[in-house]
Amino acid sequence: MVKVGIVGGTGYTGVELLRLLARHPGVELTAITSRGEAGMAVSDMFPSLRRRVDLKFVTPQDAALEKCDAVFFATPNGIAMKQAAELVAAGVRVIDLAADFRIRDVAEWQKWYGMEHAAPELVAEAVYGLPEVNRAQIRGARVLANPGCYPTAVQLGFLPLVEAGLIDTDHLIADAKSGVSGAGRKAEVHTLLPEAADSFKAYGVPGHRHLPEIRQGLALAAGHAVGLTFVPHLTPMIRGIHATLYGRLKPGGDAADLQGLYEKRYAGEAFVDVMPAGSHPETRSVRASNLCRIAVHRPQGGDTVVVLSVIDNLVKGAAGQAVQNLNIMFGFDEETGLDIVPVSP
Ligand SMILES: NC(=O)C1=CN([C@@H]2O[C@H](COP(=O)(O)OP(=O)(O)OC[C@H]3O[C@@H](n4cnc5c(N)ncnc54)[C@H](OP(=O)(O)O)[C@@H]3O)[C@@H](O)[C@H]2O)C=CC1
Ligand SMILES: CC(=O)N[C@@H](CCC(=O)OP(=O)(O)O)C(=O)O
Repeated sequence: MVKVGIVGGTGYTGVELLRLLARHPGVELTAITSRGEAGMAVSDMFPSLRRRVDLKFVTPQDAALEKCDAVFFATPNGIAMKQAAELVAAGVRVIDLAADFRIRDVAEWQKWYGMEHAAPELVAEAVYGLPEVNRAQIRGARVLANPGCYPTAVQLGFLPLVEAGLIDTDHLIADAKSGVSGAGRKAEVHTLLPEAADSFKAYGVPGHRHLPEIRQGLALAAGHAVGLTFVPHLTPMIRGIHATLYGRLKPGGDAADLQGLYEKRYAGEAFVDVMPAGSHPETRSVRASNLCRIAVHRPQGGDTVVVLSVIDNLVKGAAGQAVQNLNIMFGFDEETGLDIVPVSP
């Protein structure tokens, strides 16, 4: 059994990790932390986990994390980077759901995240955990940077076109909408029910911290820098990301079989479902599952390609992808613990 600890167990991604790991046959949950709720039974805070998780929250100091085989950080940005080196030295493999190890260029990370990086040497060795791109490197990772929610939906949607060199990569557009759980469980005015319900807004238009992460991934796929306009929106739903992606075919690209390209690129991927031509995937169709469903369109047969990509932000966009990465790192079948039928309605 792989001994697993979770730092930050009271947040939305923390409880989602618990939900998934509670039914994972190869994992023993040994510690789950909260500074604010130490001593409380997990099932008292989350009754959904009664008779599934029989642990109490402990402080990070009392968690004996160095005795784990793997530790997930489901904490705000800037926490894992301070503790990862010590854990790695103790032989523990670190999976960070936050952004501390996602951006290779430390100066760029510091600019977007507004703090000094505490472990730049670990950024260099960390592996970006998008399995559909980096599966081989993930196997040996000691520090795993789990991708952001928007970056997962946007990269999976654009990758086949960018890798094939079919679209103009100077002017990519990603118009993405997220459910409110994407903002986490902490109390904030903009996520109160009367503020977020029955309304719809864009945010972060001048620049969102997921922009450099998406650009980095697509540039690696293209083999050169890419230009991207990324506009996130807050929608009055709880879970889900819907990304509408726009690209312009290069001259001569209109002969390409885009449906075939997507089907071939993701053939054999358990968690990417290329929908039949003409589909309009809904966030509901992936709710609570680790799936990304994608549809590719060429409206009126013109030279603009529109890709629709949907995920559950808490699962393929966070905890589910983290468990998928754990499975790869520890040699489990990739679907272990993740073979979940989406919840509908
Ligand atoms: N929500 C989402 O859809 C996604 C979130 N993420 C990322 O995952 C991470 C967690 O997100 P989410 O679950 O939404 O966040 P929440 O705000 O809901 O939860 C944060 C958790 O971290 C703990 N925590 C906070 N500060 C510290 C600290 N200094 N040391 C140890 N523990 C701490 C909190 O518990 P306590 O204060 O009691 O210790 C709490 O359990 C974030 O980095 C987020 O950006 C990534 C992809 C998607
Ligand atoms: C709706 C909402 O607020 N979403 C968050 C992004 C989700 C997240 O937690 O970001 P990481 O993937 O980088 O960890 C935001 O825009 O800040």
